[in-house]
Amino acid sequence: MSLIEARNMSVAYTDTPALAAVDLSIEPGEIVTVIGPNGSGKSTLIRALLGVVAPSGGSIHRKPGLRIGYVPQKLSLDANLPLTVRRFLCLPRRHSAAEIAAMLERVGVPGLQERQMSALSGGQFQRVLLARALLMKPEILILDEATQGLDQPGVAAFYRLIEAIRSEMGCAVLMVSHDLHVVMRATDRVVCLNGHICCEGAPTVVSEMPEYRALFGLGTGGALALYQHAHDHEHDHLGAGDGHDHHHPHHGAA
Ligand SMILES: Nc1ncnc2c1ncn2[C@@H]1O[C@H](COP(=O)(O)OP(=O)(O)OP(=O)(O)O)[C@@H](O)[C@H]1O
Repeated sequence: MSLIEARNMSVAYTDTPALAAVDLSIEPGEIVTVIGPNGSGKSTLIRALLGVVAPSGGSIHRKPGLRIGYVPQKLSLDANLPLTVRRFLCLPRRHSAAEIAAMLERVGVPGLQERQMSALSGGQFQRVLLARALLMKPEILILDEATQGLDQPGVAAFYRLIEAIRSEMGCAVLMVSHDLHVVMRATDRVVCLNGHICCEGAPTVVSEMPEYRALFGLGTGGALALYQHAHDHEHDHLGAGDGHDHHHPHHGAA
């Protein structure tokens, strides 16, 4: 049985749908990565799957009682709010000191229990958010661009950790990412989004698909063109050399 299944789902905040005709199911234990340009509906898809926004069309089913661990893109905490890591990890549910210690160790930040949340580095903060999600013993872990603000080695290490955790805990993982070149290796299935699902499949298969190349593969060999690409729904002009002569500034990765 699928953990979550969307059928012909659309989501609209205004007259123009942010997402249309989405068919997607997440199976136990698989790692699914959602990629797409800015504004392509990635966060909207996550919100719909989490049940935070209702679909305006189609349907969405979650396995009854599904335990979801959610790692947000960011979380703003007032720097003056006294809140230790230990207390943060006990929201909304209490966990034993031993459980907390073990989980902090597992996500690579041992011994931070009594540290103030406001004193953590970006990388430590992300790992504490991950620890909090994992303490829910999720059947599915959902991450929305969870590596924003981390440097390149930090991003790679974070995905290696996610992969290891999936193997240990057997949870499914659904993540939104811009870090394509890193994610490609750590994912079972890629879903390419641009208001609708343009293409999906195993990373090696998807990376050869014309729809994928039209969105991500030009000029820089993929991954780096994400932020620069126009939101173009016509995928049939590949190779014609038109429409893709806009700038592709390098995006930090080698
Ligand atoms: N609360 C909202 N009200 C109205 N429109 C919204 C709202 N949230 C998102 N949108 C619109 O829906 C579309 C999809 O947005 P969404 O945030 O899902 O895209 P995204 O792929 O996650 O973008 P990014 O990569 O920039 O995070 C965009 O056109 C956006 O402007």
